[in-house]
Amino acid sequence: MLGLSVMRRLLISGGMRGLRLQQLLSEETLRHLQTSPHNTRHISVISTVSLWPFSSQPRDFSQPNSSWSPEMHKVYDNYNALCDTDIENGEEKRGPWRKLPSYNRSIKYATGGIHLSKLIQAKARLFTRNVKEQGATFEYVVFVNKEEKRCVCVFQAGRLLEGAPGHVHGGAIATMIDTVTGTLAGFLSGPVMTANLNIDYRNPMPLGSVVLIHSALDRIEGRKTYITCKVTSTDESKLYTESTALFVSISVGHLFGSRN
Ligand SMILES: CCCCCCCC/C=C\CCCCCCCC(=O)SCCNC(=O)CCNC(=O)[C@H](O)C(C)(C)COP(=O)(O)OP(=O)(O)OC[C@H]1O[C@@H](n2cnc3c(N)ncnc32)[C@H](O)[C@@H]1OP(=O)(O)O
Repeated sequence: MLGLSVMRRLLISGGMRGLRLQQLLSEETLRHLQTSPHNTRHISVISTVSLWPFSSQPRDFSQPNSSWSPEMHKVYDNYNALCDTDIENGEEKRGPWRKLPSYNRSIKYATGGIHLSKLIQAKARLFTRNVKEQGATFEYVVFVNKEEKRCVCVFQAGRLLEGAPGHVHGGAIATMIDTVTGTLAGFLSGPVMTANLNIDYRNPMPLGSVVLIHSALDRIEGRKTYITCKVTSTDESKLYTESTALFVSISVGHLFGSRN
């Protein structure tokens, strides 16, 4: 959602950084960045500053780490295998599943963010990736299926997410639902913001649980993208939450105070 003008510049200039971005963004988002008239007025501003003052190889938090339980590893491996490339009749064939990378700064999806520094503190971090201790809070990986317009997130809830004794805080669950539904909406519709999020909590989720967050497109009506979401146990026998979310497409200007 952030730094779209900066992203556009990277896309125009191409190269390794652009490739990293293209791995993350859907064709819809890329098309928006490349064509939106809202983005053009920012280009001249950033063209005069040096880009990428931070690491050019930001850490991808969607990689397995030692805090992951055997169950987390197993489910991750299952979905990761669906992302493999098959060879059929000597031709490489990619399946519909992709693993999305995840960083701890929104601006790491784009560039150094000098242009955004008045809006976003240099110390800003993505909410779900702001605790350094592995496994303490949100451990998750999102896999997206473009053809079926849906995604699945494997989520392991850490001990610092406690709400009711021994169980995951409802706000932490809402955060993950917002993140996963928002990721899918952004993937399908380009830059969006959450307008409405409605959650029914059906069963308490024990701390340390590994769960699946299944998210799917319901419909798109003009600027509105409606997403449904269910959180289940990994064998899908237990239902933790059911939810719906509405995302509204925005222009970059929306984040800078102007309306569409
Ligand atoms: C390029 C991609 C880059 C990717 C990389 C970036 C890094 C990402 C990293 C990691 C991914 C993690 C992903 C996280 C995701 C989290 C997302 C959030 O949490 S966003 C924060 C919380 N949300 C807000 O703060 C919004 C605050 N609200 C607003 O700004 C506005 O109200 C907004 C944009 C929602 C709508 O405002 P208007 O002025 O643009 O549009 P109007 O005309 O009001 O509404 C448009 C249509 O939507 C309906 N609408 C609006 N709000 C509604 C509501 N609450 N309920 C029902 N309908 C609503 C309206 O009735 C209207 O419908 P009709 O076109 O007339 O049919």
